[in-house]
Amino acid sequence: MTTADTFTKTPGWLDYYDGPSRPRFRLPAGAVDAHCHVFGPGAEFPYAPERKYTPCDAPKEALFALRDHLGFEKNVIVQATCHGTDNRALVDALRASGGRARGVATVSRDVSDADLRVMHEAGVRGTRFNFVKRLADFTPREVLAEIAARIAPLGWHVVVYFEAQDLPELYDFFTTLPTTVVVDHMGRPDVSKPVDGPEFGLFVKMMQDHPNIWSKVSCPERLSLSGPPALNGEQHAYRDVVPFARRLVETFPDRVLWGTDWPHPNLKSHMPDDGLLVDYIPQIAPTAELQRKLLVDNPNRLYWS
Ligand SMILES: O=C(O)c1cc(C(=O)O)oc(=O)c1
Repeated sequence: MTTADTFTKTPGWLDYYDGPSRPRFRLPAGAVDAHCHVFGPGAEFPYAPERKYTPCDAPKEALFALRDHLGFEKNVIVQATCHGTDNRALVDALRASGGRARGVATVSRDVSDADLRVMHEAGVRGTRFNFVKRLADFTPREVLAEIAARIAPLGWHVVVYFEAQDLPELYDFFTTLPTTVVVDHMGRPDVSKPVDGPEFGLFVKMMQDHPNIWSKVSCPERLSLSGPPALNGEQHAYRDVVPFARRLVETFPDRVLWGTDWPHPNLKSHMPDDGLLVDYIPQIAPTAELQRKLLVDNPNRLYWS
């Protein structure tokens, strides 16, 4: 191709929040934003033909500026579905980070050992399996199992993204994976249901019975039904999500991670102020010790040791 690709954003696309506030909550030294993405830029790293949405560009420079503004030391950059299995934008960001970012890639079954090694050198430490139907096409379980077996010897883990109503059907697959398994966004609970009810209960039981399963307690802005949104200085945003995240942080303090989810793909109602999202953290991790585990110890153990 001789000219750079140009892309038109999905209609109604919300760009990331411009000019986020500086958090009131002081992050502990060494804090990691353990779930964020880079998008393109499309002219340099084209979006995948099989993508389900076309985002705004959200390049590494903007991510690193946000990291510094919010007070994080490091990032874990997760391959976004709009880049499919083309991990070039991710690897480019990891290389540019000076060791301050690790990554989670998405690979197909025909990835070569040489490709895996190159990604590992750049800082990739996991692969992501996506079961959210609006984001990714179906991949047979045996293909995913084969990929998991390929990446396990590298010491990588598997990140899974799914919705709570699909957990019963996915339970046996997740609980027989040979690696650490990290669940994105608490398995997307329906927060109108009780935190002690059977749906979230199944998720808690899965973590209880399987010490290799971790959860990100991220994305209240996606899960909240009643808000209030992290906008206009709101210090107690997304109150309906707090009991779910707090339950996981207090029950499994050594197996939880937190991330901004910047640049927040596919949000429809509003785009949160990332500074106020950081101010959400003490609602779900109320003590200094829980905060240190969530933000410093756990991500460093999983991604930098
Ligand atoms: O809920 C989503 O739309 C979403 C999408 C992606 C992605 O496209 O990779 O990642 C996320 O963490 C969340």
